[in-house]
Amino acid sequence: MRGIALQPVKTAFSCHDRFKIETLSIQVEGLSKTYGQQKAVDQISFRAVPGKVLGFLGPNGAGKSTTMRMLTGYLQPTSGSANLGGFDTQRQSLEMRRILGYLPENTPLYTDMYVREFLSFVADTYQLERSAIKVKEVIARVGLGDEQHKKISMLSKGYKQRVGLAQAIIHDPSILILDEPTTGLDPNQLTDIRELIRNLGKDKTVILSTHIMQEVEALCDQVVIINKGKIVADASLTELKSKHQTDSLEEIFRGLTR
Ligand SMILES: Nc1ncnc2c1ncn2[C@@H]1O[C@H](COP(=O)(O)OP(=O)(O)OP(=O)(O)O)[C@@H](O)[C@H]1O
Repeated sequence: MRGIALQPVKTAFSCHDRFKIETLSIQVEGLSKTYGQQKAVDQISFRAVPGKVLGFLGPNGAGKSTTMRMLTGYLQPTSGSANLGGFDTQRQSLEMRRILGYLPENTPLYTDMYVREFLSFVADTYQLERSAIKVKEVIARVGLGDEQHKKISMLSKGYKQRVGLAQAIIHDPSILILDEPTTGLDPNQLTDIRELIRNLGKDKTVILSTHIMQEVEALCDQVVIINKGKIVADASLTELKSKHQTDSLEEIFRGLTR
């Protein structure tokens, strides 16, 4: 049984594309989270579709991580709903987690485990077939070959981030939610990981949060900007620049979030 009904897609796509969009998109409807008196996330609605990377931006404290935690089923919304790939995040979180990869902010990792051991453990929790091969593949994909026999606690910040990414994609999820995925990476690592995310975004639905506007330019097709819990922009990068008559995303961001 699937969860809440998805709204019809109004664009001219083939039946196959339409099916893919309907089944693999993220749909957020009036989502809110209140902590005490504070509305951390206030009635937000947006949609993310496969084959496009959505940049989820906002100043510190705007509500990005809170939103991502609600989308991934780790936090109960105060009101509203979210549907990931046809699964309601509150009522069908177990089914949803099979198709979802999540990299939380400050990735919590089992730091006493070795890299390969940890990824084998994650593969086992998803009951993956050919898990040893999947572990080997994901290690190569995120560039952890030289670090795979180290304890996670011994890794540099950037390599820990790679382990976080590896655990998010090992089960080949169709939806990826990445909370500041490139934090702590050096310029070389940045290039590699952005390339990886760009490739993942070709057929998956990807939402990523970042404070780096260059990253948005390099990776994102769609941009949602949140400020004090409310959405203040939801458009393609091109539309946003044209509407605000500037090529500077930083300028647009500052104008909308001051
Ligand atoms: N568990 C909590 N209890 C009370 N307030 C919280 C809790 N978690 C978050 N908040 C508050 O909700 C607001 C949104 O926080 P959130 O972490 O979602 O912001 P963010 O956009 O991810 O910020 P940053 O860019 O700094 O990571 C902040 O004011 C924060 O202090």
